[in-house]
Amino acid sequence: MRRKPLIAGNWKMYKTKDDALAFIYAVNVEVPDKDVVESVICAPAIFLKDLVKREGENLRIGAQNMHYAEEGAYTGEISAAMLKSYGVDYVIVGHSERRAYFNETDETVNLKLISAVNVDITPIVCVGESLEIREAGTTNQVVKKQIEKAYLNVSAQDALKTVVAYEPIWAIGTGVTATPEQANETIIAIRSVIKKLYNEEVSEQIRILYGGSVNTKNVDSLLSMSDIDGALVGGASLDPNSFLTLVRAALK
Ligand SMILES: O=C[C@H](O)COP(=O)(O)O
Repeated sequence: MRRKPLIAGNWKMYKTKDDALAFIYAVNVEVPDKDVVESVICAPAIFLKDLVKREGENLRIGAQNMHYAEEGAYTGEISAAMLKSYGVDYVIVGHSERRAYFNETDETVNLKLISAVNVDITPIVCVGESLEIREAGTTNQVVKKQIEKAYLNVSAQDALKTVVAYEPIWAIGTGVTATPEQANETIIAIRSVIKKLYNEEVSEQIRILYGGSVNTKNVDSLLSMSDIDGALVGGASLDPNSFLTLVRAALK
């Protein structure tokens, strides 16, 4: 069964308001039918309201982070319910930059996943290994642990409402992409962990993206692999034409 592809741009901490709006106006009418390919832009929180207001029929807006609590005294934080109340449909959780610089842990990833699904926001759950781990040959064990911890106390029904992104840390922003075979192999390993945690239906239906130096030149070969259902893209999602090339690649 072919899963619906998803291309998500992660703008990280780039663009100003005018750049963000110009991007949306440029891509809105050009993105493919959302029933065929899901096209998502995960923008800095301050842009979300303006972008959701202007998103076209086929483009969806996501956040790059959220707090796991329903509400509370957490100065500077944003809850899943707040995102939902502004029409945000996706949220990235557990990105390696948040794990490295903002104390994101497997435990908070798990709580955020649960909190997002509870308000009907699709979490894009990031996992991936460092270069050291890849070289030590323990990638599958490390990623297995990340998945098991992220999905702790999550029902099969709720797991199906999530998307996984496999992002090897050594490939993020470095221009060094995992080969399609490497990416596919680890994604197949992730699917088998999910099958053990749940069942074959979940492991066959859940979408797993690849992320790490995806660009207009390597996207076709990555998306041609059996188990890669789309991409989480940083740098190459910043330019409207580049983003459109990536989402169109998912149509092939
Ligand atoms: O979330 C996106 C990833 O961090 C990949 O970023 P990149 O495409 O710039 O390597």
